[in-house]
Amino acid sequence: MPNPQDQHILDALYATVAARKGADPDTSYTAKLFARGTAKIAQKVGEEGVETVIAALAETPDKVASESADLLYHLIVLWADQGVKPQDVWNTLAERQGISGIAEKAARADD
Ligand SMILES: N=c1c2ncn([C@@H]3O[C@H](COP(=O)(O)OP(=O)(O)OP(=O)(O)O)[C@@H](O)[C@H]3O)c2ncn1[C@@H]1O[C@H](COP(=O)(O)O)[C@@H](O)[C@H]1O
Repeated sequence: MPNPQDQHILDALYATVAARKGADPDTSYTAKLFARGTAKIAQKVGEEGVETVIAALAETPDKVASESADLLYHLIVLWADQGVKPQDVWNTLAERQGISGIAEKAARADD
């Protein structure tokens, strides 16, 4: 079990999730999702995204936090399903650091 102080919690969660590939779907929710396939995993990401939006519009900040945790967990299952490593995402975010979203959009030729 990684020490949360040595590793970002999302990296630790990814390691746990990836290790569930091929595990028993009767004892692991993650293994059950992998067994149900990409379409089901992607659907869950969409559902949890919508639930996060609903929490923001009609519920409490605590509920937004809890729905966000569900969303991040299901997104990480989707990364593992797709062979995307957390570091790939961190690298993309790091490359964008310091670049305004408005300036980036203005620089896009086809938008
Ligand atoms: N972070 C999570 C996590 N967040 C949410 N969930 C589960 O996600 C499910 C979402 O519930 P829903 O009602 O939306 O889903 P559902 O009814 O089962 O699915 P459908 O009806 O949509 O098919 C619940 O069963 C939650 O327990 C999670 N399940 C697991 N984890 C992490 O993954 C680790 C491994 O879990 P297992 O694979 O179950 O061992 C755990 O130790 C946790 O760290």
